[in-house]
Amino acid sequence: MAVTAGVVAVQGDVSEHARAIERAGESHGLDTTVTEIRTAGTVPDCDVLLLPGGESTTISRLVHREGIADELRAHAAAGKPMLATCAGLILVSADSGDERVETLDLLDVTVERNAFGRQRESFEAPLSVAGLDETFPAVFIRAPAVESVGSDVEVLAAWDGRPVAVRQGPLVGTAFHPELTADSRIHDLAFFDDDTVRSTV
Ligand SMILES: NC(=O)CC[C@H](N)C(=O)O
Repeated sequence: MAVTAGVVAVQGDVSEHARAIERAGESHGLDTTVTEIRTAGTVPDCDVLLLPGGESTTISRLVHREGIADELRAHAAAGKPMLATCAGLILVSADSGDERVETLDLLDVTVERNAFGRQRESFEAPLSVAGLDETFPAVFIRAPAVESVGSDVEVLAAWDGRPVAVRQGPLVGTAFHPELTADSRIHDLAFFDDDTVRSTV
């Protein structure tokens, strides 16, 4: 089966995510093509979507300016899988506590940007994640924390008592960067199931 995965690439380096998606797809015997999204028109062709980390104020400004924001909303409304990491999680949240980030309100959580404190702005932690047998090596880089979750949101992992991986229907959000190790289990968990694209409808 052929799968088209889109990685929103308006800012930052997205190649690690592309490799992780390809690895996860291969483990299911799927022929996955990754396409980088910088302008409107590509998202409707994508079976799964990834919103990467970066600078959420910049990504927010660009996805709205380029007309990608509405396409992301339509993808989510169609029940297609989406993984939003770090700044991506901030973007899909209901509220980031920062008026410079126009959130998409796809995930019923509020977040706090840069929540883990200056002395620990970047760190790696062995994270227990619901659905994974062994801990995941989670890399946090000036990471947000989830402050509150709505009743439809499942907390998949927490660190320091705060949710750092959540799921709501087709959407998985992580405060950490799952693409920075060779471990593609988070991409796998978000996108694939039973050797096909995860279905939530
Ligand atoms: N690694 C990241 O994506 C950091 C997110 C960044 N601190 C922000 O608030 O946008």
